[in-house]
Amino acid sequence: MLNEIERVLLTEEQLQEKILELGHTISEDYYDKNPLVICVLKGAAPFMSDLIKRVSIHIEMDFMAVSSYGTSTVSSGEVRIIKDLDASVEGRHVLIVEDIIDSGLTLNYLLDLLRRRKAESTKIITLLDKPHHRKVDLKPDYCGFEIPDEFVVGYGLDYAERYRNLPFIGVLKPEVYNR
Ligand SMILES: O=P(O)(O)OC[C@H]1O[C@H](OP(=O)(O)OP(=O)(O)O)[C@H](O)[C@@H]1O
Ligand SMILES: Nc1nc2[nH]cnc2c(=O)[nH]1
Repeated sequence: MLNEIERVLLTEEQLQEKILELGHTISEDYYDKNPLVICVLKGAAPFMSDLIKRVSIHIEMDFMAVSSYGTSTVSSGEVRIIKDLDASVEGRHVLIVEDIIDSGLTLNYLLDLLRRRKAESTKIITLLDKPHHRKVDLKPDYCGFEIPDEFVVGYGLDYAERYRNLPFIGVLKPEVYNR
């Protein structure tokens, strides 16, 4: 698997250092709010797992799985719920955890849904932001790294369901896409 990586964009150390910092910020900003922290499956699972261990206040966790139609490297923005939340968000301070924002269409859909379900507040934390292809006016409240407009894998992010288990963020060799 490692020989299919062209370049490492963010090392494991860089990711963990940033996550520690983000965990402190979330602990301060939400210290009296008992936030409901929602992981958007599958990509955000490693980030969620590492982030919550760096948060030192009470939180609750929930999971949602959505799928956006499109090709394997370009999303269409049509979002379908695969797994809904277990609990109500009404009156809750919700923090949505994402691995990456690209077009913004997935999060735009989720924010709208959670607001219609009467969440008290809705904020977004994303590990990566690719602002170049934004199709809606959406900015994360907390962001790990802004990255250039290239397709990345690792640390939850897949290509054709592979590479999610890499501990770093990298770029694949071009020949991988031609297989
Ligand atoms: O801003 P957007 O253009 O909407 O793209 C971002 C979304 O795409 C990825 O999920 P994907 O649909 O690939 O599902 P996965 O997390 O299960 O891999 C990522 O986890 C975000 O949810
Ligand atoms: N794996 C992966 N999924 C994405 N979804 C939107 N952008 C990306 C990306 O760069 N990599």
